Amino acid sequence: MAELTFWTGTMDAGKSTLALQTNHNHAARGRVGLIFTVHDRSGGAVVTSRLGLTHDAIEVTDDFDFWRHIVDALTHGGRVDYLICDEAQFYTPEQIEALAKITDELQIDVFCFGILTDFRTRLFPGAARLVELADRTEVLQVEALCWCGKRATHNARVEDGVMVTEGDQVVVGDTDQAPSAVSYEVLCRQHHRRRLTAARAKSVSLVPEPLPFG
Ligand SMILES: Nc1ncnc2c1ncn2[C@@H]1O[C@H](COP(=O)(O)OP(=O)(O)O)[C@@H](O)[C@H]1O
Ligand SMILES: Cc1cn([C@H]2C[C@H](O)[C@@H](COP(=O)(O)O)O2)c(=O)[nH]c1=O
Repeated sequence: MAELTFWTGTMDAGKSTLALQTNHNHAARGRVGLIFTVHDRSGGAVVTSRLGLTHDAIEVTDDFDFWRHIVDALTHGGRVDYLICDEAQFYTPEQIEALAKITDELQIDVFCFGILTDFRTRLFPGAARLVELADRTEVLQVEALCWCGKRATHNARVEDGVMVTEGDQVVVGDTDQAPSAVSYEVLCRQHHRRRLTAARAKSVSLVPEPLPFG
């Protein structure tokens, strides 16, 4: 029986790496797969892992029709055994429903990879639909860490050095330290709640203790 699986974790947890490893392992056994993504950090139709692996992909625009694409491929004599779907949080709920239909009706394994919640700690619509429909939702075992050392569970958006909790849900960006207007940082829940990023924690710890009078 084919399965719809959702692999999730914070940003920088290794999802794209796992997506490319999954593709490699299945392709190495002679299975034929298609790779999809949208809004990759590279700006192109490519799945990119921070470990350096990359693979061309089919871009999933909002009006992309998964069912039609796969049925067209099959009716033109193509073979499709599995789909790799990266950045699946950005897919529309209708696209996730089409992936479930492809799993059930065409017996094609669908492996989805994506973050669960946005910078406001709210579920992405695509991720919510995946949790509702997937045969399995798996959290990546590799732990991304908050600056305090605890497991990072939340994604913070940082604009010009300041953590923000308002703005558009979708803003493509990275977790690296390179200076850019918008970046992301993974935090534990407590430090996300307190808006205590690594930079802010450092600056607070550098403030001398107040003297115990007046
Ligand atoms: N220089 C490095 N050496 C070893 N591992 C690294 C290095 N850079 C990144 N990684 C690993 O890659 C992970 C990020 O992988 P990636 O697939 O890009 O994440 P995601 O798709 O979840 O955002 C990091 O959590 C870390 O484990
Ligand atoms: C939290 C959050 C993230 N994004 C964007 C930023 C990145 O481009 C992707 C996540 O990529 P990754 O491979 O998991 O690192 O999502 C966003 O648009 N909005 C958000 O709230």
